[in-house]
Amino acid sequence: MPESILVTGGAGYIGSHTVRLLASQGRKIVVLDNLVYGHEQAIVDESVTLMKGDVGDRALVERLFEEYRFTAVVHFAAYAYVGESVTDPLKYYRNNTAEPLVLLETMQKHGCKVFVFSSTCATYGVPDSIPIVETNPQRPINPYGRSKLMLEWVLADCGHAWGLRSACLRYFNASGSSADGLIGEDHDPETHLIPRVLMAVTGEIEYVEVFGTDYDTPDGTGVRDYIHVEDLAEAHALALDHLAAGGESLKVNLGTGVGVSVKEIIEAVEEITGNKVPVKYGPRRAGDPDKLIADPSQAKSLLGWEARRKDVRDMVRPAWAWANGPRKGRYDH
Ligand SMILES: NC(=O)c1ccc[n+]([C@@H]2O[C@H](COP(=O)([O-])OP(=O)(O)OC[C@H]3O[C@@H](n4cnc5c(N)ncnc54)[C@H](O)[C@@H]3O)[C@@H](O)[C@H]2O)c1
Ligand SMILES: O=c1ccn([C@@H]2O[C@H](COP(=O)(O)OP(=O)(O)O[C@H]3O[C@H](CO)[C@@H](O)[C@H](O)[C@H]3O)[C@@H](O)[C@H]2O)c(=O)[nH]1
Repeated sequence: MPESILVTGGAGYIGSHTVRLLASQGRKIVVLDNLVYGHEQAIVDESVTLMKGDVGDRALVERLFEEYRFTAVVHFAAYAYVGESVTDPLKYYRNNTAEPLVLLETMQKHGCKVFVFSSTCATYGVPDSIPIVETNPQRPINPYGRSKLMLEWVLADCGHAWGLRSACLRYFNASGSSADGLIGEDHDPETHLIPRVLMAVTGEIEYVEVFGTDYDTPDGTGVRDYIHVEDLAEAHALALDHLAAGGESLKVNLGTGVGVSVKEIIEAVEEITGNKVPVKYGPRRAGDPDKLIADPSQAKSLLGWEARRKDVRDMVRPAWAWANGPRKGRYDH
């Protein structure tokens, strides 16, 4: 019998790329997504069942467990706008921390003990040292990061209490899109750097604002570790296999180990698109650390996972193809 996996938030950006990979491996996938930010069209495999609904809807989650007898849950569903989490923290604690408790209670009731969780490098806050290893102190500096860290703690406690085995995958900056251009990144509003730089090229926005030029980095702009969304997807498949085989809970960084500045992203976009990017230099964005770079070696030793693409141009190229593809970077067009 194929594995039966519940993927929450599977109609979103990272979730939809992961769903495609998992379905292509012959796993039965049921997506639970309320479509607040997700897109029905991002589910392209006919074998995948999409259920529109909320992770906190106990009756619906119970019904799904009754019907599909899930062997594992992959949990992407969350809100992820750092700025909004500062002005409306309860929205984040409710959706990212409280609602998943309903899911975990249902898993406990049904004896489902495998959970793969979308955590984030935002749980580290401003790191003491670079590259960031998993034992770096976790001191998030905004409610979004805290809402995610709390769920990491919940998972550890459920592990001790009833044998839940979890993989906390701490993503760095997800980027890129599927190689065939069929699915991609479509957030509304879009706040992420690479799509915004591309929007400045296509004229969808007048210019891209560079948030801060006085950081303690080689060129003064913020440095991040951009990881291809299809590389992230592979890590989920490996984490599921590890846990299904009886492997222990783990917490791993998912990044390339390469730091790229905002200016370098703009240069890569200019090289790939052949267009000058209209840029405006502005002040720092509140709550942005100067640099976040992963040490991804633990993911390699525990899961055998390593980023296939490490050159940021390999992330910008598919994002540009998606922005120019039949959907022009938007599912609803
Ligand atoms: N994008 C990144 O760079 C990044 C980095 C680190 C961590 N993450 C985490 O990865 C996950 C996926 O991120 P993404 O960029 O794909 O975001 P996304 O917004 O594209 O996807 C999240 C999906 O979850 C759904 N959702 C939200 N709350 C829900 C709920 N209560 N019930 C059902 N569905 C719900 C949304 O409709 C959306 O489809 C999130 O948990 C995010 O915090 C993202
Ligand atoms: O218009 C923009 C947008 C971003 N930036 C800068 O670009 C870098 C990357 O920013 P962004 O793409 O917004 O990603 P992050 O703020 O690093 O956050 C993302 O990556 C985190 C992990 O690093 C996740 O937890 C978050 O959910 C996700 O939004 C940062 O230095 C920003 O200051 C700009 O200069 N101008």
